[in-house]
Order: sequence, then C-alpha cells, then structure tokens
Amino acid sequence: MKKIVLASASPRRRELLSQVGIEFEVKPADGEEKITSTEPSKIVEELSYQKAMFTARALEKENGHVPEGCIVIGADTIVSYEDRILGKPADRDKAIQMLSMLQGNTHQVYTGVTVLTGESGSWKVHTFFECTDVIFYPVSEEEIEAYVDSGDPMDKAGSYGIQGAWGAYVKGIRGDYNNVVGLPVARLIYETKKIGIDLRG
Ligand SMILES: Cc1cn([C@H]2C[C@H](O)[C@@H](COP(=O)(O)OP(=O)(O)OP(=O)(O)O)O2)c(=O)[nH]c1=O
Repeated sequence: MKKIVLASASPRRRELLSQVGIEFEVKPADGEEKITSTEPSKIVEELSYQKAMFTARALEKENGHVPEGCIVIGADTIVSYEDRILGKPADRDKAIQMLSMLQGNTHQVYTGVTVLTGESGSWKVHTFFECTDVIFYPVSEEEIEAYVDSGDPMDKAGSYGIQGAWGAYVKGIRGDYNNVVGLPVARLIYETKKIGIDLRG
C-alpha cells in the first residue's frame, strides 16, 4: 500500500482527510516559510509547496533516499479582503481588527495544496489552489470581543473558524466549505485522480 503523509499540524486537515476515508500518517512541516508572491492564490500555493517540501526532505533523510511511491500533502490557508492578506492573528487586538473589518462584508478564503510524489529518486510536484467566497452578517463590537475572548480565533486565518461559534454570523458561502476549514478535500481527490492516484485505496 502506498504511504500518504500529511505535512500539517492542523487538526482540521487531519479530520477532513479521515472523513473521506483516506489513511495517512502525520508529519508536520518543520521549517521557516517564506513568501515571495503578492497574489493570494500564489501565496498559498507557494506556502503549501514549502510545507510539503520540508516534510519530504525530512522523510528523504530518514530513508536515505526519496521513498518510492510516497505521497506528501501540504496545505496553506489565508483570508483575502480587498487588497489585504490575513493570516493568523498575532494577538487579541489584531483578531478584533480583522473581524471588525470582515463583518458585514464578503471576503475570500484561499487554500493552496501541494502533493509531492516520490518517483524514480525525485519528488514530482502537483500544486493547485481553491477559493471560496464567505459572507458575514453585520456583527457588533461586543459580539466580536466575546468571540475573540473565547480563544477560538488565535490559530485560524482571518481570526475565525466557520466550523465553530463564529458560524453564528456566516450569511453564506460560494464554493467549497471544506476549503474554508483548511483543505478542499474533494478537489484534492479529483486532482490526484488526474495523475493516476486514488488516495482512498
Ligand atoms: C478561515 C478558517 C481557517 N481555519 C484554519 C485552517 C488552518 O488550520 C488555519 C490557517 O493556518 P495555516 O497556516 O494554513 O495552517 P496551520 O498552521 O493550522 O497548520 P499547518 O501549517 O501545520 O498545516 O486556519 C479554520 O479552521 N476555519 C476557518 O473558517
């Protein structure tokens, strides 16, 4: 059986892969990511590639060579609003600022995914991104502060989790819900099928 490795510490990404019946190991990427792009779609693709590559290099080191048939998956999620890129908030104030900006408006969530496959001694690279529009109802300052004080936003791009208490303010989405949570799993299955891989079997 082929070995699939998720290069992520995100519990959401783990759940999404498990949910559709994919069996995998987890080996979070360990390294400093660098952004050189300015376009949201390029940023998430670039960061997903770097995460997948950190883990792939570590596997290569452990094995003494590129493990044949091994599949490494890395992903990165950001929020884009007008010309701003929003990652995880640095502190409480930043989280409040982000949510105050996003409430009552429509923003985009981008997730980039990189799949590396070990083939004939090197890593073949497959990268794509998915974008989902998310619309929030107007939310008061008090509601934002109460949500931020719950601690939920701190490990999430854009300072919210659509799957948690912030779901109370989501008017709607256009596109893939799972993409907002951190991994467009159906697209991942579709893209890997195109390169002859069924991740589920
Ligand atoms: C917008 C949004 C983001 N998120 C999460 C998904 C990602 O885990 C996180 C964005 O951070 P990322 O840097 O993409 O990922 P991560 O640090 O959590 O995990 P790793 O790099 O090890 O793979 O925000 C939600 O859970 N719900 C949401 O609604």
